[in-house]
Amino acid sequence: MGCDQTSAWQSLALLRSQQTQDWDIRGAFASDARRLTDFSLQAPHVFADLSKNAWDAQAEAALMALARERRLESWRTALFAGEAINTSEHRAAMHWLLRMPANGGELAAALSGNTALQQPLRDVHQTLDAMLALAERVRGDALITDVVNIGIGGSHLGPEVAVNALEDWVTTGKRFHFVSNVDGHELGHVLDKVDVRHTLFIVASKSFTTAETMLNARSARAWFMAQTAALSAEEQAQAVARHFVALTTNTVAAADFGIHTTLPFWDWVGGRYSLWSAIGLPVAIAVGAERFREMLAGAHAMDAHFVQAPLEQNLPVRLALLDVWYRNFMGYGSRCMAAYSHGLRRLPAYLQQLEMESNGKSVDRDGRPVRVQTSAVVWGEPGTNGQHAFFQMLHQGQDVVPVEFIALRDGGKHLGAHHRSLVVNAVAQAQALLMGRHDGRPEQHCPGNRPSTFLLLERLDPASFGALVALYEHRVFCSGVIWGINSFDQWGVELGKLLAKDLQDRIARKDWQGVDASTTALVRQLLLD
Ligand SMILES: O=P(O)(O)OC[C@H]1O[C@H](O)[C@H](O)[C@@H](O)[C@@H]1O
Repeated sequence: MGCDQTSAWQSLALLRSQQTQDWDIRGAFASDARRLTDFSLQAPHVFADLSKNAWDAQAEAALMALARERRLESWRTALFAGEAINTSEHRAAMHWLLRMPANGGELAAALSGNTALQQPLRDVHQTLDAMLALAERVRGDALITDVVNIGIGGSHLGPEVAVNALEDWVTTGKRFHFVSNVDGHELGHVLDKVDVRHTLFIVASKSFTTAETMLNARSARAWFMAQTAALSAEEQAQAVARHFVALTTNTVAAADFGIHTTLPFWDWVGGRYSLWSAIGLPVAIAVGAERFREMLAGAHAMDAHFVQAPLEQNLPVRLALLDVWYRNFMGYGSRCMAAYSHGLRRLPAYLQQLEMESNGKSVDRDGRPVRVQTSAVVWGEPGTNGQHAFFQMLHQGQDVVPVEFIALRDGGKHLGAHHRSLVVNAVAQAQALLMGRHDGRPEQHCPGNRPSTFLLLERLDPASFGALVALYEHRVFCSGVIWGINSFDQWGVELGKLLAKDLQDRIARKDWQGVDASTTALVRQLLLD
């Protein structure tokens, strides 16, 4: 049954149709003294103020009924039981196991009966220990000054957002470079800057077949060989072994490539959920083993909250239901991420993959069309930069875009005096979206009543960052369950890869039979004539 055929969906549609034009968040505050209390929540490391959103207790109760009718709790149990809920690829989705302490931590009791998890958990810790030991060796190796991560998508965005977010916690002088694009300028500029004797290349690819990563890795290796041409073949092979590491589920392909140090992970780790696996090596090199474990612990605390808190007090669930309310009943097509934190500057890119690759789908788990809208577009820039760019449209444009603010109470170690200005701006923007402006000339008029969520972290430390990312992972899972889609595959990505390969072959054959006129002309202009 599609989500729109549930009785809760019908109730929500009715509720929405009965909401009068003048239903106003400001009015809801005025008439309900408990609004802030009822619509705010402390989850591990993350406080959420949901009160400035366009909903009320009745709407949220109906959304909770929808969650129950869609059997969200059973799906959550299936997720944490390691069932193969990624049905199109016949795989489990056990990223949460990657951050579970060896003794099960806060979820020990909940999962104690599941013996099938014991071996994977042992494997996780064996690899984690090996990964952290390698990270510590690299940290202690003064000869390595530059770490180059070659990977794309989930093998790039997670480590990059984390290394940036935890920059206050970086305790090594090494430089980190992230090469993802197949555009040779990205790799070329990095190679121009590094010294072959002092560089560690990390080839990060779950599949070890992704075209962009493989081409970048081959070019890096060719550069390495050219730079070390004076060595004997044996010495060169030893040098490659010392300076190249692979992070992959495809250890055979990594060995074929000539890489001897490989940290494995498993097919039950989705690429965009892989930050916690060996893919996190650059993060561990940056912040050290202890801090990396703190990041895992923060994520695990959020896992336990997600598993154990009743739906009404469950932050990933409440945020997901708000997403569904906005997408399907209010008709909002996007959400703006406004993290008032330089450290979180890459969070929108990370969330674009996490949310849009997970839930940008049009068929349900059984291959039937989903008859309602699924993933919203996620976009944004860090505050205060966004204020001087697109916030104009958020305040006065004709489309309503819910905004998600993130702010830190403790701003960290740099220029503390700036922090007050930063957070004052965040709060003022949320206030301005809500209250609007009603004096002045017509062009100064801001309608207000524009929704926002405010997430507050004590500070951007490894544990808080881990909890924040796990919060988003579970939120995406919940909305995927409501919509009935498989959040863990990404078949849409395949078509472009197939066609790029086909065009490469056609260029060699000069065969344009059946190719549309525009595509043919573009290939000719770009590559042939
Ligand atoms: O880690 P890899 O196997 O190289 O995959 C890298 C990325 O490319 C794929 O095409 C998917 O769209 C992503 O989900 C994945 O993270």
